Amino acid sequence: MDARDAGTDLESVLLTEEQVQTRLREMAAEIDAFYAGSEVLLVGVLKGAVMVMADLARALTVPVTMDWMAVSSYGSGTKSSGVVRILKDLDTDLSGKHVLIVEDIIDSGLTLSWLSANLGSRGPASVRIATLLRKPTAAKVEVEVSWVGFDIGEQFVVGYGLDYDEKYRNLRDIGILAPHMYG
Ligand SMILES: O=P(O)(O)OC[C@H]1O[C@H](OP(=O)(O)OP(=O)(O)O)[C@H](O)[C@@H]1O
Ligand SMILES: Nc1nc2[nH]cnc2c(=O)[nH]1
Repeated sequence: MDARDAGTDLESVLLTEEQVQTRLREMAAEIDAFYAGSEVLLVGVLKGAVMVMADLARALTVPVTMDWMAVSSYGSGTKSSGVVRILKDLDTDLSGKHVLIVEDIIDSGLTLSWLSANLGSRGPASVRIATLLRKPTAAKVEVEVSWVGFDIGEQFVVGYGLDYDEKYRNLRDIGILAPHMYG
């Protein structure tokens, strides 16, 4: 686990570091083939996607540039409306660029649905999405995801960028948080 003391906070390991890395290499090969001959702008969604971005970007061989966005829903009450606030916008002009949004997880799908429409309105050549994890709830929102690492269950997962109360992002594995940690 290499999570210092975090092993006791987890109910179980869902995906090991090795499983994640193997899958990311497979995804990178597919993404390389898809964008062959083009340059791609990777857009990471802070903060959860930091680890996926770092490993996926280094597994790719097509030329890439990287930029970051930070977004926030207006709160749980309005999250279902899909209203998203930009906390940090891109530094890059998207005109004519092939944009690949890189995410750690899609749950309701509302963040990505909003984000892909927002970036799509900025004149890019294309906007696609790659996510490491996808929950079943994502099926309820119409958002086209080109590359998915793993379809997982409803459980709340942490590690590899994913947090609970800002903790556990640095775990190498992805684990299911023990129920007593929710207190
Ligand atoms: O599909 P949705 O229901 O919209 O949820 C997915 C979003 O939630 C998580 O981010 P979070 O808001 O927890 O911020 P973080 O990345 O900073 O942890 C995740 O990284 C996605 O951006
Ligand atoms: N850390 C974390 N964030 C989420 N956002 C939506 N689902 C999840 C999850 O399972 N874990």
